[in-house]
Amino acid sequence: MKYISLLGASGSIGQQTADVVRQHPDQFKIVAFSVGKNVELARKYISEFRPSLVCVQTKEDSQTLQSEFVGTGIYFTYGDEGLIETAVFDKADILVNAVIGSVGLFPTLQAIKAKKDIALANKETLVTAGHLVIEEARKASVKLLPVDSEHSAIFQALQGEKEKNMERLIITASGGSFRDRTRAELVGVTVDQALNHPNWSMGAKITIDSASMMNKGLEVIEAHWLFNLPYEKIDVLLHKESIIHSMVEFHDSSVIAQLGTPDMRVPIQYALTYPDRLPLSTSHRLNLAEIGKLHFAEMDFKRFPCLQFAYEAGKIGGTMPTVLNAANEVAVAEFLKGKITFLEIETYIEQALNRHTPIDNPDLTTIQEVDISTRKFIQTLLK
Ligand SMILES: NC(=O)C1=CN([C@@H]2O[C@H](COP(=O)(O)OP(=O)(O)OC[C@H]3O[C@@H](n4cnc5c(N)ncnc54)[C@H](OP(=O)(O)O)[C@@H]3O)[C@@H](O)[C@H]2O)C=CC1
Ligand SMILES: CC(=O)[C@@H](O)[C@H](O)COP(=O)(O)O
Ligand SMILES: [Mn+2]
Repeated sequence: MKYISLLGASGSIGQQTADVVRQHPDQFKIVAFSVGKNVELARKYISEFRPSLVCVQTKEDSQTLQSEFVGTGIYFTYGDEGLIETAVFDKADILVNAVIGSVGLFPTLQAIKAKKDIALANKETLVTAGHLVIEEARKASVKLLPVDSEHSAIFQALQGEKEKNMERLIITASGGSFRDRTRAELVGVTVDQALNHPNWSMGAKITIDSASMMNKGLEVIEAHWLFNLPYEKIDVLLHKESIIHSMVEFHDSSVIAQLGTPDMRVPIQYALTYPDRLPLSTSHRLNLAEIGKLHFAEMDFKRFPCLQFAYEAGKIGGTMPTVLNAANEVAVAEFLKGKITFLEIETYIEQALNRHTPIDNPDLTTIQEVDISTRKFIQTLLK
C-alpha cells in the first residue's frame, strides 16, 4: 500500500489523482489532502477516503470542518503553514503536488527535506526555483517524478537509457485554444474562448497558459531542470492532436516517443506506480488506424512571443524565470477576472522582464523577494 499526501485535491489534477486512487483501493490510500476554497468537495473526500489530515485555505473553513467532523480524529489545518504540514505528513510515502502556482514551492522544498518522494504536477515550483529544488532533491536522495504529460513522456522514454546519450528533447505543443488564429485575430478574444482547450480539460490558469504558449515556455524550463539539458537542446514542436506527448532524440539519431490519448490519469498513475505499471480504465485507448494522420509544424516564435520570453529567461537564469513566472501568474489572474485583455498578458510579462536586473544563483529569500516585487510591479501597471 502506498500512502499519499495530495496537495490541490479539488483541482483538475487533484480530482484525477482521486480517480486513480479509486481504481486501486488495494494499492493507494490518501492519508492527507488539501483543498483551497472548495470545502464541499473536502467534505466528500473526507467521507470517501477517511484521511488523517485535511488542509483548507482559511482558518474559518478549517474550524467549520473541525466542528462537523468532531470525534473522527482527523487533524484540520489551514493556510500556507497547513500546506507544509500536509506535504510533510509523516504517514505519507509520497506527495502529489497539484496546487497551482508558486504557492507550491515551499511545500515541495519541505517535503524534500522530510525525504518524501514527490509526484510533481506543480510546474511553477521548478520554473521559479528549479536550481534549489533539484539540488535539495539530490542531497536528500528523493525522487522527483514528473506528472506533467510531456515530462512524464520524456521520463518514460528514458527508462533503460543513459542520460548522457540524450541528444535533444522534443516537447510537443497542441497550440492551445487559439492555435488557428493569427495575432490580429487575438484582439478582443474572450475568457470563455481562451478557456476552450481543444484537447485537454484542465484548470483555468494552465488553460490560459496553453493559449498564450506560456505553458510550453514553463515546460521548457521544467524540462531543463528535470532532465539536465541546456536550452539549446530542448525543442518545441506543434502537434495539434496531443497524441505524441513528447520525444527524446539520442546521439545515434534514434527517437523514442510516448503516445496515448490525452488523459492525465496515465502520467499521474505512472508517477505513483513507477517503476511498475498498473491497469487503468481510460475512456479511450489509442487507435492510430482510427486517427489516421498526425500533424506536426514548426513553432512560430513571433506568433507566440511568450515562448520566446521563456527561452530567454531560462537562458539568462538566476531570478529571471522567477520574474517570468510571477508576472505570468498575476497577468493571467487579471485576464481571468476580465481586467486586462489576452494580448496584455504578454505585454505585462515583457515589461516585468525588461525592468529586472537578474541576480545569479538566488537563495530562497531572494526568490521570494523577487516574486513579491514582480507581483507588485504588475499591479502598478493595472492602475
Ligand atoms: N490540469 C492538468 O491537466 C495539468 C496541470 N498541470 C499542472 O498542475 C498544477 C495544477 O493544475 P490544475 O489541477 O489544472 O489546477 P486547478 O486550478 O484545477 O487546481 C488548483 C488546486 O490548487 C488549489 N489552490 C489554488 N490556490 C491555492 C492556494 N493559494 N492555497 C492552497 N491551495 C490552492 C485549488 O483549490 P480550490 O479549487 O479548492 O480553491 C485546487 O485544489 C499546475 O501547476 C498545472 O500547471 C500540469 C499538467 C496538466
Ligand atoms: C496535459 C498537459 O500536460 C498540459 O500541460 C498540456 O500540455 C497542455 O497542452 P498544450 O500546452 O500543449 O496546449
Ligand atoms: Mn503539459
